[in-house]
Amino acid sequence: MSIKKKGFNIAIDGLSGIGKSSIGCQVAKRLNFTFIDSGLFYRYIADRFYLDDTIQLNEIHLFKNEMIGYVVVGYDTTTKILPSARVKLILEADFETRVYRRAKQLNAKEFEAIRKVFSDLLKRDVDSFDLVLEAKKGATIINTSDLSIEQVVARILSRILWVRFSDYNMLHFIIFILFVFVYTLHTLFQNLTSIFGTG
Ligand SMILES: Nc1ncnc2c1ncn2[C@@H]1O[C@H](COP(=O)(O)OP(=O)(O)OP(=O)(O)O)[C@@H](O)[C@H]1O
Ligand SMILES: Nc1ccn([C@@H]2O[C@H](COP(=O)(O)O)[C@@H](O)[C@H]2O)c(=O)n1
Repeated sequence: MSIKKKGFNIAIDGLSGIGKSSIGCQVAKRLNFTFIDSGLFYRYIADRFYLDDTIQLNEIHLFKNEMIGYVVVGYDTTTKILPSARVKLILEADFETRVYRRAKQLNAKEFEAIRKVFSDLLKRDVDSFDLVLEAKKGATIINTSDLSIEQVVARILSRILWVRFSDYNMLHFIIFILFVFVYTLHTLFQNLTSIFGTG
């Protein structure tokens, strides 16, 4: 069963340093999907232009163009960039866990370096807190505080399988109901014909 052929996209959102890129990338690899880190576009654009509404809208338009088989990570992915994603996920973890992971990622060991990681994350949380809060309303939340990257990936893959399984069974259910409906009509028609038969 190919998930890709059936038009299936995955959107992953969450606060800074939560693991969107590392986890999204692994999930895409496992499914043989295309991985897009929307943050990369923003960083690239922000380096060159003033990030105004026009640029954001163009980018969003680009993402909405009939995408199939994508894992897109970043802010607003579940709400604005890929609102039609079949699987929408929000990753979350304790603030201390994120500071620890980011410090490890940046190899920050000195007090000053860790303080900077702390204050950067705090600032970015303040900037994006409302967006992520809004996104949480329509997505599946996975708390990763006590999970390794592999465990989070496994959890996401099983969620995807479950959604795929439900879609598949829903289709069969609808076909079954249609079949029962047609069969009942057919039987009713036969009974009526035998009662009020032409002979
Ligand atoms: N469940 C986890 N367990 C341990 N480490 C993790 C876990 N998830 C992510 N990490 C580590 O946390 C660090 C930050 O992850 P990552 O860069 O993927 O976050 P992000 O959400 O994409 O960040 P940003 O929003 O700033 O782009 C990385 O070093 C990653 O390996
Ligand atoms: N979908 C997105 C992604 C990013 N941004 C903004 O770009 C900054 C860098 O993003 P990272 O995910 O690489 O940290 C981020 O702070 C956002 O301001 C965005 O608006 N929408």
